[in-house]
Amino acid sequence: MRLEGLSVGYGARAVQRDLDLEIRRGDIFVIMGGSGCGKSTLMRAMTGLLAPLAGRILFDDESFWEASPAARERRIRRHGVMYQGGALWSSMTLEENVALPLQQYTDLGPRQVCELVDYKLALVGLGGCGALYPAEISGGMRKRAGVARAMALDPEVLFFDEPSAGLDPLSACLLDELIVELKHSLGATMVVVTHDLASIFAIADEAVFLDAERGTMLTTGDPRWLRDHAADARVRAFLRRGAA
Ligand SMILES: Nc1ncnc2c1ncn2[C@@H]1O[C@H](COP(=O)(O)OP(=O)(O)OP(=O)(O)O)[C@@H](O)[C@H]1O
Repeated sequence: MRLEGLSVGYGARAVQRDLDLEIRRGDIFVIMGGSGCGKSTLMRAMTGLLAPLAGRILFDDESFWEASPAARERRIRRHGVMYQGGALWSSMTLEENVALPLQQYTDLGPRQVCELVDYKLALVGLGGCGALYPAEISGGMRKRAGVARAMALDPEVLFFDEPSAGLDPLSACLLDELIVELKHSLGATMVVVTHDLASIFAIADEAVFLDAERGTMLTTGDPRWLRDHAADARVRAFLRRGAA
């Protein structure tokens, strides 16, 4: 996946501009930066919710936003997105939530859907919880169920918007472990928006730092390396919680 000269924003206001980077297949790539720097805005452009102001997003050398709406829709089906709160339908059980994309976008029969739903829920550690409603489970479990739904269609790319937001440190850590496990078991590419340092160091193969002040990326690299060696002091300060 590549971003080329990408600017994203709202109306005439670019929140981030001149983004150039490459995300390797099978990597966990983290979009990091302080509050309001534009992480979620960039993710909206990558997931098809917000057209860029300029530049291109390429998946397998195919320009996502220059493709026809039908081609873009086909591409979106090959992606999975886990939104901040899990974004589950509250009136449906966990198994109904995970089954929905399968019923909508595949020709699978009820029995196959059921088997796949059980498998996806087991993968995220929610085996046997399918009959529960989102309100009956913890925040961490809701996020896991959101991951199971995002994985329903066996996506090539999984996007996570602030996966650890609102979780206690232990649940956040378990979710990080799940993300890394899934990377190994599914081989999917993961793009994760977060400003949670513990998560960044636990999961990222590579990361980009978006700066709110300059409105562009300052650097990309392995965050553990950037913490000690980034040329820009703002990146080091962010990764060291303010210590220069
Ligand atoms: N729908 C919108 N319309 C106009 N401006 C918006 C909209 N959504 C976000 N913004 C603005 O765009 C900027 C970037 O917001 P964004 O949510 O992408 O940042 P973020 O890095 O994800 O922040 P956080 O870490 O706090 O979630 C902010 O100044 C925000 O006010």
